[in-house]
Amino acid sequence: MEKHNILIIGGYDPTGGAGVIADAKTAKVLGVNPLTITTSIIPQNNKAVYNKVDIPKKVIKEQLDAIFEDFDVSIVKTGVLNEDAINLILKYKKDYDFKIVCDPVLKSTTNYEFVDENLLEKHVDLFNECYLITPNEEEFNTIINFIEKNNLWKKFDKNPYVLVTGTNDKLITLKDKNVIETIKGKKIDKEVHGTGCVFSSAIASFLCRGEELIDAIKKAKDIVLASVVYATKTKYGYNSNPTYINKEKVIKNLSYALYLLKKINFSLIPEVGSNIAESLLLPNSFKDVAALTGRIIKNKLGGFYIVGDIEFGASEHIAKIILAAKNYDPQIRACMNIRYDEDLIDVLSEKFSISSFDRKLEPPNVSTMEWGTKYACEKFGGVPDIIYDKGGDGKEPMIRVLGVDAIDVVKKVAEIQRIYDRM
Ligand SMILES: Nc1ncnc2c1ncn2[C@@H]1O[C@H](COP(=O)(O)OP(=O)(O)O)[C@@H](O)[C@H]1O
Ligand SMILES: Cc1ncc(COP(=O)(O)O)c(N)n1
Repeated sequence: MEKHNILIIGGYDPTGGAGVIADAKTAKVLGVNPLTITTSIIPQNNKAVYNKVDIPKKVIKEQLDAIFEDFDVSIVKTGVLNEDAINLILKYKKDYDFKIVCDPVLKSTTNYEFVDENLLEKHVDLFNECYLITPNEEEFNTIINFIEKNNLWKKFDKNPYVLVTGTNDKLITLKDKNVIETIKGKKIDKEVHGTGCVFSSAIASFLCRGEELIDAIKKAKDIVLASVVYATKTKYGYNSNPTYINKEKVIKNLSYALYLLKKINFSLIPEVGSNIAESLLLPNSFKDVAALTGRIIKNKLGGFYIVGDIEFGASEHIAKIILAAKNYDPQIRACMNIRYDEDLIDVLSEKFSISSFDRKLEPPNVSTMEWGTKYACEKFGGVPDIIYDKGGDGKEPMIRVLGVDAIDVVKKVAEIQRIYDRM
């Protein structure tokens, strides 16, 4: 398949949390080839933006000439711009057929103003040539007020799409502003640097891959949510970390986890059999969780069979554990149940974080797994590596191993098996 090229034109953030580096990381994660042109060097971190040094017009032009001489470009995504960059983009727009996705970065999260009134008026010329503009709520209001106050609607002979971003994002068209679609989001309690860049470059990347606009926005929403969940902590904040967890990735992880399981002499199989499950990010129901349709069961030779296929919706039991755990740590997306052994639990506490619940304390009319997982996580103050219970009437005691994905879980199970074998 011919590689899709996206041309990213924006500012350089040395931390890579925003700007052309964040955009390129996003495009790369989405399988699109990121071509990048830097318009300004912006020394900054999660504490502040310290400067903005514009690249000379001649050098911006040389970067554009070099790119268009050698590459076909279907989408241009813009971030922090200056007047020279806008003039050059408008000039190239006349000669080349590319769509523009413009993220109008008026100021940074740390309140550094990137755009004054002169440059904002120049942005209005660019907006008319855009396919999609992605201001956050505050930027949108600033732009509309500026156009109204300076009577600039006469500059628009086109009616670009605008995605007004926030926890929920609203897709409208600039001139008639009727809401075409509202895309709902899940707010994570974190202030992450560069989410606007990641979101707009993810939309641009999905468009570059041929997705329709609304599908591109919905898929990009999952990317930016993941970039927040997996954001890297720094002294003064969090850097966005574009991450793509889709059904294909979950199935691949589970397949490789089962491949690894076969490499160990896994014998800690409960009477009811084991299952292993991994979910999409922030699963809403067991349908967002993949597992074996059958079980991992003991065979007569001390080994085990893996019965069934990997399917989404295949497990309710293990799924309920993951669905409960996500509320304590959204990065925990996988779990596997193995056989309980009292002596083993004592030894495991040297290497693993452990919590438990007692079925005798279970309130009436609750899902045991949901209640038990919540109880154990509350007691632990997060999600431990292991949650066990000693069983109850007709219920086998059980150890449940949790991790960030199925591969992480099987690596923990392998270590538990090694410890058990040495007992
Ligand atoms: N803490 C967060 N939790 C979930 N989504 C977030 C979070 N921060 C930003 N986003 C999403 O990232 C996108 C861009 O964020 P927004 O704050 O609107 O833009 P900007 O970062 O440019 O101010 C929006 O779709 C928003 O929902
Ligand atoms: C080079 C560059 N581009 C974009 C932003 C906006 O990112 P944020 O809104 O997180 O400050 C930035 N700070 N730096």
